[in-house]
Amino acid sequence: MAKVLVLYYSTYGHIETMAGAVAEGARSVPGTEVTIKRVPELMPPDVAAKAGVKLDQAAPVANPAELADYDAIIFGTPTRFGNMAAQMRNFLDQTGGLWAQGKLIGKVGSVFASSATQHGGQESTILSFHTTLLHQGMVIVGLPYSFAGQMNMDEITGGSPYGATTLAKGDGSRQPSANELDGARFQGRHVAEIAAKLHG
Ligand SMILES: Cc1cc2nc3c(=O)[nH]c(=O)nc-3n(C[C@H](O)[C@H](O)[C@H](O)COP(=O)(O)O)c2cc1C
Repeated sequence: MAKVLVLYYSTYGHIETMAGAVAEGARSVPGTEVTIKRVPELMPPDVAAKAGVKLDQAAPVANPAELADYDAIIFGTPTRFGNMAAQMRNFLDQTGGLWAQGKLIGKVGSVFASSATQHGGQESTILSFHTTLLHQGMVIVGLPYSFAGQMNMDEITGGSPYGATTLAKGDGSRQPSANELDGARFQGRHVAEIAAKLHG
């Protein structure tokens, strides 16, 4: 049985919603055990509350050591100036011990992201995230073009061969679209299928 962790950070809930769809896709592969967790918020609670951070997120908080317990980890992060959020970076920077012991080598790693705008850096966020996964020896999986929705030119939509994405709009008012959630489900299923082949 392959064990898949969906590990995310989300300030306003867009990536939280995408994480749910990724997990749904992974669960659709028979014999897959799927866990959703998030990384700790770093903003002090009073600052977070003033900033409108979505504090009521059901996913439990992960600890870095537990990454060793999974066969595949699908990471989700909002874009921050074209890179991953500091909360996710901080969490990953606590995985030096795992790196030293080679604990993540050969595990499947995959990334999904969210940005305010279409060209605001969601692809660079995913690709720069991959660097860390490669240092950990992970086998990177993206969102293949067999997910036809990423060829959709009839509407504004996220989704790239590097991973599923959503667009939140500058004020955060846009929610993940049906096509973007389909991409997230596809990525979850795809990762779970590969994890089953490698580790099942
Ligand atoms: C400090 C900061 C930097 C950001 N940088 C970018 C950026 O470079 N490009 C972009 O399109 N959106 C940027 N955003 C918007 C976030 O990516 C957006 O709020 C996020 O994708 C929403 O996802 P969430 O609800 O899961 O947090 C930034 C937001 C903050 C707070």
